[in-house]
Amino acid sequence: MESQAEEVVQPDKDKPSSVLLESESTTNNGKNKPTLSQESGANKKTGILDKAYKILHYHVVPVVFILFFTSSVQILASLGRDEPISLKLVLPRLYGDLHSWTIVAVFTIWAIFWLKVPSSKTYGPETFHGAIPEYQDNGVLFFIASVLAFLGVQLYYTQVSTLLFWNMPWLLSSLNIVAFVLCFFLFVDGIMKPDSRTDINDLPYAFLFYRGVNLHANICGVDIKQLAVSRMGLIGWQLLIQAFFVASIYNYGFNHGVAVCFLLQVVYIAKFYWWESGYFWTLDIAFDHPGYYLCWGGLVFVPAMYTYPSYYLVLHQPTIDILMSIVIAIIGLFAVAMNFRVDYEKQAFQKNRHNENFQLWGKRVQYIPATYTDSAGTVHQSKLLISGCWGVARHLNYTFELLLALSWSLPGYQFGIHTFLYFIFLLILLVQRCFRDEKKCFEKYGSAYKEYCDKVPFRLIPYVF
Ligand SMILES: NC(=O)C1=CN([C@@H]2O[C@H](COP(=O)(O)OP(=O)(O)OC[C@H]3O[C@@H](n4cnc5c(N)ncnc54)[C@H](OP(=O)(O)O)[C@@H]3O)[C@@H](O)[C@H]2O)C=CC1
Ligand SMILES: CC(C)CCC[C@@H](C)[C@H]1CC[C@H]2C3=CC=C4C[C@@H](O)CC[C@]4(C)[C@H]3CC[C@]12C
Repeated sequence: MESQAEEVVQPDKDKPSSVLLESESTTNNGKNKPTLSQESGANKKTGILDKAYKILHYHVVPVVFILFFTSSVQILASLGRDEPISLKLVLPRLYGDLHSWTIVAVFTIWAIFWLKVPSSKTYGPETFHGAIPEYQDNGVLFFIASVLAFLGVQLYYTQVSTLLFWNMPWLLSSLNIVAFVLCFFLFVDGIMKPDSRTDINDLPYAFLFYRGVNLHANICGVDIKQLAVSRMGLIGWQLLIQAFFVASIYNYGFNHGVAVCFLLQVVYIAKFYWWESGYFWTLDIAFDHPGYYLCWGGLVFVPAMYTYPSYYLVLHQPTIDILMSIVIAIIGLFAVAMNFRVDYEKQAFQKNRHNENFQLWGKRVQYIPATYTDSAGTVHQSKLLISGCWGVARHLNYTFELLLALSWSLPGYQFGIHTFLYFIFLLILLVQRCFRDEKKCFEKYGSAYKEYCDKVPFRLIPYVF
């Protein structure tokens, strides 16, 4: 993928240099990174409210989130098969078992193998230290190989799908242990060898553990964010729903509602691998650090929460009628195509940024010229697209992402909230992400982003929000 940084222009002394993002600033040799106490002055939030916000943000939220989400995965595993939620049941499972450790070991080796085999490379945006992160660009091959290999296992060893389903609590425990070991290693390694010591000095350990210390980390040449999220997380999601689909057939035969739920997710995950190189330019990889949020999230939360609609349907047969299933499938396929389209329009526009005749929706593109200043003081010129999907709403890709998740939740509507839990989580995540992304863009582009918000006033749904 091409660099999204636009032309470099001479620093303009009269223009306020706007960009030092909160998340980026941690990699900035500490030159511009505000400490906790400096931040309060910079944010002009003084007094008790400011203190309370910081205590909440840096001390309370990380601890509460770690406790809440870590326990939530075992709760989900029990809930999905109508088991009582009791410590007596959960505690003996917390170390995993022979099956779960074997599965996790094979799965980890498989994912690492695909990150080590010779392949073309793709790159992420340059860091504040001037490094360009490199990623393995064999996502599509990895996806196809994983799906086929697991299909082979399912055909040869027919019990594997039901075994995976019944082993879920132990499997999640083993993944949980691997994820915590990894997070501790990254945390200690980061504290001992930080990108910049001043970046971490004022930050509480709980916050650093939750967020991660250094922006990019690799172990023996394996990029940890690519491994945890884009490889183990996403392929774990795919293989588990593949197992749950087959387990549901063993349980009550083929059901079109379950098939629609499964197929829509497969299309979505395949689409992700088709676009994987674009993922290295997103908030997660370019700005977020490998810590509990991303690593534990990718390794444990994705296999637990993202697969939950399919997990739940293994023991609960939907009775949705075939016409409804077809309508849901059509809406879901439309949503995934549109989600891809929105991301594609931005990517295509960025690639054609020097082409004034570039068209979207049959018209020459319109844009707002924007500039931003990097930490070295260099001013870059950029463009904010206001044509096509990016002129309809500021995060239309999220809207279709949500419509898609709603579609694959609908076949289980008769069971109440269960198959909608992922959709509810995603709704909260994406609404929060709208605000987070916009904060980042305001800091980066200043008045140009304000103009964009004026021209495109809605975030997700025109005239609603
Ligand atoms: N299932 C899940 O859990 C989740 C899925 N997703 C999906 O991942 C994909 C990527 O999402 P995400 O990374 O969050 O965000 P986006 O793909 O929406 O990218 C946001 C960035 O795009 C740039 N940008 C914003 N507006 C414009 C514009 N008008 N013109 C040009 N550039 C603009 C800005 O970055 P810049 O600095 O480059 O200008 C901004 O920070 C989406 O399909 C989303 O639905 C996302 C989150 C969770
Ligand atoms: C507190 C934690 C439990 C929260 C963990 C959150 C992470 C697991 C997820 C946060 C953002 C998610 C993703 C972003 C964008 C994506 C692109 C999409 O096409 C596929 C899914 C995903 C990779 C997705 C994966 C989970 C997160 C990293």
